[in-house]
Order: sequence, then C-alpha cells, then structure tokens
Amino acid sequence: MIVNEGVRVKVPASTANLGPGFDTLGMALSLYAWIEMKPSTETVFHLYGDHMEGIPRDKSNLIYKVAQSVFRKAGVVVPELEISMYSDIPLTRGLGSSASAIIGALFAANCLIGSPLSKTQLFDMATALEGHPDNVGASLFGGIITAVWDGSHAEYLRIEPPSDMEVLVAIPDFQLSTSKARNILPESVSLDDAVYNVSRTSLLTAALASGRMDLISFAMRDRLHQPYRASLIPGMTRILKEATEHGALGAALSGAGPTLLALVDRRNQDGVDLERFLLDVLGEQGISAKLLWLKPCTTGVTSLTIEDNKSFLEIVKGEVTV
Ligand SMILES: Nc1ncnc2c1ncn2[C@@H]1O[C@H](COP(=O)(O)OP(=O)(O)OP(=O)(O)O)[C@@H](O)[C@H]1O
Ligand SMILES: N[C@@H](CCO)C(=O)O
Repeated sequence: MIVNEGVRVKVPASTANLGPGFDTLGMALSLYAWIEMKPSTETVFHLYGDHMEGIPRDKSNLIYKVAQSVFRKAGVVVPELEISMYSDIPLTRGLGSSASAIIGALFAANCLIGSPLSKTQLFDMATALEGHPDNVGASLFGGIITAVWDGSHAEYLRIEPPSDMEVLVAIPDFQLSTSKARNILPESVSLDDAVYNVSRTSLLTAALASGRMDLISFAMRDRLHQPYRASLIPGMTRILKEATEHGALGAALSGAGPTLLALVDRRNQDGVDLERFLLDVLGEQGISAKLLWLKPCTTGVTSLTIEDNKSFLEIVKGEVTV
C-alpha cells in the first residue's frame, strides 16, 4: 500500500442536540481545526493556537491513537508520525472539539494511506470512539445530520441548513467536560418526557429540512437533558426561555455545554439585542463569555492540497476567520 508523503485536512466544529435531539441531531459550524500528518522517523507534535493547553505531545495524544486505529484496520504499519494541529475550536465547551479531533485524525490517516476505508467505516469508527454520532457525523459530512447508532453501525441523513440561518454562540469562560455533563443525567425518564422530545425532535428536523424557521422556537424545547444540566450553567434556563423575545428563532445548550447557542434569521435580525441579552444574563451570574457569529458549515472534513513551499502555518493563517 502506498503511504503518501503528507496530508493536510480542515475539519469543522459542531453543535449537538439542537435542544431536543439528544445524541441524534448535529450541525457543523464555521469554526475550524487544521491537521497535518506525515510519516516520520520519530513521533513529534506541533500544536498551535490558543486551545491546545494540556493536550499531550506524545503517543497518548488522541490524534495519534485514532490514526493508529485506522492503520490497524487497514493492515498498514506507520508507527511514527509528525502531527501538526492548529485549532480555533475551544476545548470542553460544547463545540465538538473531541469530535473534530477524531474526525480530522481518522480522515487524515485514511488519506495518508490512499483512503482504503469508506466514509461509512470512518463514521462507525468515530461514533464508537465518541459514544454518540451527533458531533462526529456533523464534522464528517457537514450541514445538519440526523443519525442513529445501534452500537456498531451509524445510519444518518444529511439536511441542508436553511440558507439565511446563522448561529450566535456564547462561550462561557469555564470548561465543562462532556463526562461531567452526562453523569448528571437520570438513568430513565418518564413516557411523557420521552414523547415531549420525540415529537419536538421530529418537528424540528422537518422544520429545518423544509426551511420552516417559524416552527423552530416551538420545536426546539427539551426535557431530556437541558433541565438536568441547568445547575451546571447558571443563567441557562432564563436564556433558553427568553431568547426568542430578543430575536432568536430558538436557543439551546450546545452539546453538553457550557456554550449556549441561538439560531437567528439574519434577514430580519441584526442580533444586537440578542448579543446584549446573552452577555447580561450570564454577567448577572458572574460569568463572562465570548460571543461568536457562526454559519452552518455545509461541507464536512476536507483534504487540502499541499501547495509548493507553503508551510502548514502559512496555509492556516491564510484561512483563519475568527
Ligand atoms: N486536538 C486535540 N488533540 C487531542 N485531544 C483533544 C483535542 N481536542 C479535544 N481533545 C480531547 O477532547 C476533550 C474534550 O472533549 P469533550 O467531549 O469533553 O468536550 P467537547 O468535545 O469540546 O464538547 P462537546 O462534546 O460537548 O461538544 C479534551 O479535554 C481533550 O482530551
Ligand atoms: N449529545 C452529547 C453531545 C456532547 O458530546 C451530549 O449532549 O452529551
């Protein structure tokens, strides 16, 4: 099997759940990480950007381990790698940093050995690693995905996001690990709550697929995870309840949080009132937050051509938008 000299990939961040679609709905966002992977004589890491603090620079690194799982499955031996990464995706904030690292690593490693594995195989491997298909599906395929995981295989459909819909995220200045935000959830829920979410997830999916943005506020409500996670994100309950009064189509906790996300129709909203509302409510709780206007990202992970003489950082710096 041919092993390429090196590959560069660009992978989007993602938001999971979109309110009611717990562990099933995901949407790719216009916030990115870039990875370069090359065979090497010894394993080395070059990690750039403000979000790499604490990330290991040895073979315990997630990117390295995920790449090796691709080589094992394909029956190829590439034990030493030179890995460069630049990321604008904050860690443990609910914007799918782990999913983007997993998808970027799977895709880069597969490209490095001539792409023997299909995207379906990569999706199954990614979902097994992440535990749920929502973030990884969005980072792999782009757009909005609705996905089902049966424990060994993930099926999905991709939905083109409404073209005028933008996303305002408020990223609080504290981290919240997905495991902590999952441990707070109950083991079982009532039939009433299950029906509440099934019906809203169905309506939300159909509303997004058909561009019925007027239905989003009604559909984007949840009883399966947000109420239990509220104690971890002071101000969240008020934001979810009142964001539509300040111009949002709907609001949700992004993934496992703590980032809060509002969908906005930019044809009729400048978003200024919404920005102030989010910062004020979080500020009243003593939380400062960074606001970012993002767009749904319609393409998933992509490989970049390695241009003559351009270094990894030169390529990335030409692309960074935030
Ligand atoms: N580039 C990376 N390289 C290595 N490990 C990473 C990288 N990015 C993320 N991780 C790992 O993933 C962890 C964050 O995963 P976690 O699921 O808690 O949060 P998240 O993916 O940012 O949020 P969410 O899943 O709620 O959207 C980090 O603490 C780190 O261990
Ligand atoms: N669906 C997941 C996303 C975070 O990884 C959750 O809400 O826990």
